[in-house]
Amino acid sequence: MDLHLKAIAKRYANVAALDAVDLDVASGELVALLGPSGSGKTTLLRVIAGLLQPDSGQMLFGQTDATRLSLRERNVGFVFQHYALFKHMTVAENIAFGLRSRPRARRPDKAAIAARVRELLGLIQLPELGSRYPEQLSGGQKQRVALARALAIDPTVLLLDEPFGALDAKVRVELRRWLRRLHDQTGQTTLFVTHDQEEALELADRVVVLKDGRIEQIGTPDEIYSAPASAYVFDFIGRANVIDGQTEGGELSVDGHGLRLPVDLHSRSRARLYVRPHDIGLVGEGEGLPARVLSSHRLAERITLELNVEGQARPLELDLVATPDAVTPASGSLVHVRPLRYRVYSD
Ligand SMILES: Nc1ncnc2c1ncn2[C@@H]1O[C@H](COP(=O)(O)OP(=O)(O)OP(=O)(O)O)[C@@H](O)[C@H]1O
Repeated sequence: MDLHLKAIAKRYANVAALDAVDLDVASGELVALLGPSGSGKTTLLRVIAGLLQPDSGQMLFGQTDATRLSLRERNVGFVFQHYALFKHMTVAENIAFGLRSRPRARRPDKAAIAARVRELLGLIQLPELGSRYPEQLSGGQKQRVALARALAIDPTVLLLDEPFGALDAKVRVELRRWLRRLHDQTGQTTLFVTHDQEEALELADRVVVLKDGRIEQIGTPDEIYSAPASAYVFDFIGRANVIDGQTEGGELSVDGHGLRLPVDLHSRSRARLYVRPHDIGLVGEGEGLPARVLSSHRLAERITLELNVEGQARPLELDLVATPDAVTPASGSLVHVRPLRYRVYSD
């Protein structure tokens, strides 16, 4: 089912939790809603679910105007961060719950429900655990059961609100990869809320970056990472360096350092470059900015240098690929650096 939101707005007293949000989700897409705390992710998910009424705007599920439909009429599947399994029911009963509680006319018979539960237990790779109770499961297993329960009703759209947020880091990474494979199998239209940019970039077909109830950017993970639409998105997605300088004649220079870089800003006398740590290169004297090595850290696959450039507010981070014979410049030594790829924003 495809989904279309038009100018959806929701206010709480003096806070615009959602401010004219437009969003189109194609059938079968997995979309991540990404943003810091308070950016409106949960509000948006709850509005789509029908748990919360927007103040204005319109929402279409396919061709159907769903704006005023109830939660039940929308037939959405929902999974929250904290396991909401029914403690007194077995895993199988939990998964069957949505089908069993349908009005009689639309309720499948017992054999069909049992078959569906078996199918879903297979899909979540817990075929033997149908008769267990939630307290006999690990956190990750509980969330997989919660997902099976949400899928049991063949939802129009699956809504996941930080479903792995309460799990430890390693289980989280395993489960998000598993969820991606599951999604490829089921083709279920899915919206996934997270404040973790790594999770969003790894998991989603498209990422929606929210800020103060507004969409800052919508794009594929590659677009969001490689072409952030604003300084906010650049900063939020991955590590960011900033280099301040003066502009003249379409070039940026940094006081007294002879660095000249083309920038597409003609009306400003000052500009700020945004640069990823792997997009800064070590160059010869006279080809870039002199920088003092403050520290270096060697991780498995990379070396990160922290550098001080005179006149810049923040130290720069530069990543080098840690090949076996790579030589790490010593702390205190002087190097020369040059941004290889960078972005400049006019806001
Ligand atoms: N019931 C409420 N009453 C008043 N203000 C609210 C209410 N629910 C949310 N808000 C406000 O609306 C804004 C958006 O909140 P929302 O929960 O959607 O953000 P979020 O991005 O999901 O944050 P988090 O990651 O912390 O869950 C915030 O400023 C929040 O304080």
